[in-house]
Amino acid sequence: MFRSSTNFDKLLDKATSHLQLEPDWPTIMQICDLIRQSDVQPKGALAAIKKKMINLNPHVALYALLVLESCVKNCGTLIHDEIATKQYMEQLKELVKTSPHENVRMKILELIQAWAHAFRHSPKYRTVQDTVNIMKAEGYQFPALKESDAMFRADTAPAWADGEVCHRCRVNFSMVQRKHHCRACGQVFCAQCSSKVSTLPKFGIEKEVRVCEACYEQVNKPSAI
Ligand SMILES: O=P(O)(O)O[C@@H]1[C@H](O)[C@H](OP(=O)(O)O)[C@@H](O)[C@H](O)[C@H]1O
Ligand SMILES: [Zn+2]
Ligand SMILES: [Zn+2]
Repeated sequence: MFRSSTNFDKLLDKATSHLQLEPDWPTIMQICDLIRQSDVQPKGALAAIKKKMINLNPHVALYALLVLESCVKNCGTLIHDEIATKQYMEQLKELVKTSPHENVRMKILELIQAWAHAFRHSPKYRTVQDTVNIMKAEGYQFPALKESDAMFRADTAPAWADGEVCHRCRVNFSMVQRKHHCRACGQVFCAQCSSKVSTLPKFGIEKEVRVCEACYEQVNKPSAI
């Protein structure tokens, strides 16, 4: 886990380097993959990205906002649960108030507005729309909404369920019978019921990860001719 977060930091430094003349999309997508594969925790990733967003160099700050935008578009609820909070919205609002760079301020307003639109049917992410409404009432001028900016990929790995028994064979977990999670369905299993591994291309997971018996069959069944 530690190695991956060092790798994450290296990729983030590269993607937000002030030497970049244009967005380094391959590196940005690698960053998203690390988050989607749970190689790096969303909270830690967002904290590192925020450090770059407050960088006084506008290029670094803007590239950091592109990384943030891509993470929200590609990492699903792992990231949505972290940014659609009062605390995170307050941080963004503070940055709009304090950033000396007009293009950084406008990019943040564009993102908050796009997320509010994308989350418009998700009551649990209501705080984003509330933030837009409050900021508009306080006189902030938001850019015109581009619907295309508010489209997210739906295919991200499911959040992990918890449980005291194996989802497949119902054995009780204990000090010796350890819990394991299938990355494809997110359910909790004993070692015997989740001993297989598989790539999960539909979730952008290219490395082999632990999956349960049922998901292994599902993912690896010969596709109908
Ligand atoms: O071995 P433990 O110390 O109990 O920790 C478990 C492992 O980290 C499992 O990882 P894995 O699914 O990759 O095995 C994870 O799925 C469980 O939720 C954890 O409880
Ligand atoms: Zn089992
Ligand atoms: Zn499964």
